[in-house]
This record gives sequence, C-alpha cells and structure tokens, in this order.
Amino acid sequence: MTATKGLEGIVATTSSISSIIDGVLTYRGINIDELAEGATFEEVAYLLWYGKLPTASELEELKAKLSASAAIPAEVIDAIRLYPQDANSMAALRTAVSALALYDPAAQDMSREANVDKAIRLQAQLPTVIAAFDRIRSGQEPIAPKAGLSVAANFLYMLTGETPDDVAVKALDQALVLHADHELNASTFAGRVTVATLSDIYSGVVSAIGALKGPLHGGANEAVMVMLEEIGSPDRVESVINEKLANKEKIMGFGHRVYKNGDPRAKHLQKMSEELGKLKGNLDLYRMSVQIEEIVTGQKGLKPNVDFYSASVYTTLGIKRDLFTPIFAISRLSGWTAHILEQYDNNRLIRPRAEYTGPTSAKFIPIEQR
Ligand SMILES: CC(=O)SCCNC(=O)CCNC(=O)[C@H](O)C(C)(C)COP(=O)(O)OP(=O)(O)OC[C@H]1O[C@@H](n2cnc3c(N)ncnc32)[C@H](O)[C@@H]1OP(=O)(O)O
Ligand SMILES: O=C([O-])CC(=O)C(=O)O
Repeated sequence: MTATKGLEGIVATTSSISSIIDGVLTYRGINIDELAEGATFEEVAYLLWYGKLPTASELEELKAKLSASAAIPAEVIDAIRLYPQDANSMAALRTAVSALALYDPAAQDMSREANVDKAIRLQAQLPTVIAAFDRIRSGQEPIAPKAGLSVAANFLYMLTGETPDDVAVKALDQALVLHADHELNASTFAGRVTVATLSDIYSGVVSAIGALKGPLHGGANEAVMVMLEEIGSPDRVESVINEKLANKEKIMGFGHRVYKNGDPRAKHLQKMSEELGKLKGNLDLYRMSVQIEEIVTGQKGLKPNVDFYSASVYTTLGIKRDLFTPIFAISRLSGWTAHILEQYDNNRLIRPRAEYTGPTSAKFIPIEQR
C-alpha cells in the first residue's frame, strides 16, 4: 500500500453534479461561463439539487420556499448573542449551524424528502445567521429576512437594513453562482465523508464549514485581502510580492490542485472587480490585483484561483473582510447539500487505508520501568 500525499489524482467517488474536464468546469454538464452570464443563484441551486434547470414555476416555488424558511429560531439568535465579540466568523457559522440542528424537529429524519427540505432550509438560513452574527457583534439588533428578496439581496439587506442597489445584488449573485460547486473539493469531500456514516445533513454541513475555513481552501479569500491591505497601495506591489516570493511564502489566491492552466471562474471575478472599481471610482484594489497576477504568473507560472479577485469584489461592495469566507459558505451550501443527497442516494461508508510508517514490533514497557 502506497499513500498519495493529499490524495492527488485519486478518484474517490462517482458524481453527476459538477465536472472539471480539461480545465472546463460544468454544473450538471452546463459550462460555468454560460451559468455565470445567464443564471441566477437560485436557478443554479435548483440545478445542483434536482439535476435540471427549473421551469419558471419551479423556480418561483423554490424562491417561495427559500423566503418562507429564511428566519432562524430565536434560541439560535440568543445563542449568537453569547458568542465572544471577536469570535472567528467561520467558527461562529459552524457553531450556529450546529445549533440550528437542535431546533429542527426533522434534523434526524433521514427520508429523502426531509433531507431536500433541510437543504433548502439551510440555504435560506445561512445568510440570516451570518448577518445576525455580524450585527450582534457590532452592537446592533439583527434584521429579519424580507420576503420576496433573492438570497443575494436578502443577505445584503440583513447586513445593513437598507435595500441594496441592483449593481451590488447582481455582483453578489454572480459570485454565488461561481462558487456554488466544485467537484470533490476538500469541504465537499469532508461533508460526504461525514454523511457516508449515515450521520445527518447538519453534521455533514458542519464538517464542510470546518474544512472550508482553512486558508488553503475557502479561507484564502480573506487571506488575499489581508495581503492587499499589507501592500496598501499600487506602488508597493512589486517590492512586497517579490519579497514574499524570495521568502518562499505562498501567495494567497494563486495555484490550484486541479487547474494548472487557470481557474475558469477567475476571469469573471476579475471583470467584476474592474467594473465595480470603475463604478465606485476607485480602481486601486483592482490594479494592485492585476499587478500581483502579472508578477506571480510571470515568475512562478501560477494563475489566480476563484479566491483571488473575489477579495477586491467583496471589499468594493463594502463587505467586511472576515465575511468573505462565510459568503463562500452561503454559495457552497448548495453544492455541499447536493453532494450529501447524492451520497445518501448511493451510499457506502468512506473508509480508505493509511500506509503505516511507524515502528513495528515495539514492546510495551510498564510505566514504572519507563
Ligand atoms: C476555493 C479554493 O480552495 S482555491 C485554493 C485556495 N487556496 C489558496 O489560494 C492558497 C494558496 N495556494 C496553495 O496553497 C496551493 O496552490 C493549493 C493548496 C491551492 C494547491 O496545493 P497543491 O496542489 O498541494 O500544490 P502544492 O502546494 O504542492 O504546490 C506545487 C508547487 O507550487 C508552489 N505553490 C503552489 N501554490 C502557491 C502559491 N499560492 N504561492 C507560491 N507558491 C505556490 C508550491 O510551493 C509548490 O512548489 P514546490 O514544488 O517548489 O514545493
Ligand atoms: O476544488 C478545489 O480544490 C478548491 C476550489 O477551487 C473550490 O472548492 O472551489
């Protein structure tokens, strides 16, 4: 038995949800470029869960269900009030999703129907949880979700209490489309491993949130913003990035386990970053990002991944840095739950082997002789 470090190149499951073939990403066979330009996040979530694009009436039905389930139990809001004010936002989200399970009478119902309902409910509730956490830690009262708003619009509304403008809603919606699923990425795999023991959907999502949090995965979008803040202005890009490269530091938002010729989602976020910068009259973050890309791609051949330009996009939208990865979670929840449902539909315990590298034939020494 020989281990492959990081399971690189190992095919661990079959799946019909999303594919990356020759660098092309599809959701249910539809190219991500077409979805990014033409679909809303709700249509994409439907596509991931049900395997086909919704008709107009199916989409209306899904939106109505999302609207009807977006409120979170008062007990969960009360629990969020007890979190430390400086709690890590992904830790807070992980804890709150765990708490949601306690107040869902169907949490342990393993029927397919109940699990699809829970996927939709969680999709509706995640933005409410994150917005409530952000307001409570800022000394403000949480704002209840507003019926009739899209997932993107409702999230922005619940953060500020103001009706968001169309540009912001469209940009966030497109970002949600781009992040919704990505084959067997680390967080999706973590979720599938958890539910393959026939544990419940909440446990799978909690595992997935924990895996997304790390800076080698979803946490990279926040880390990109830390780097942009450290650089501070376009004239410092060259010196800071060259120093990082000379010190063999990783440049966050670059590289990918699967894409070696570029992440097809990055160009959409780059375009969005430029357009938003122009609209807001400040292209500094965009220009700094482009300069970083020129240096890192030029020197290391590494291309930006989905996390790189999302940092300037979200900052230009006025979103706090530590909400970037929770936003990734709002989007990826659709993919996680689609994979969890697929895992339940054709389940077998996921239990690989380890190549043992420890001592063999070691002897037990009684404690008094050690
Ligand atoms: C949504 C997402 O999860 S997208 C990924 C988000 N993560 C990041 O942006 C963090 C920065 N990137 C990375 O750490 C990596 O590229 C990962 C984790 C995404 C992929 O990792 P792996 O497939 O294991 O690639 P690995 O780490 O083996 O990299 C191969 C080589 O490229 C280098 N490399 C990879 N990414 C970077 C980077 N961002 N900056 C500098 N060097 C890098 C490695 O140091 C390694 O060099 P070496 O062969 O001289 O040791
Ligand atoms: O697939 C991966 O390894 C990481 C990634 O880009 C994602 O989850 O969107």
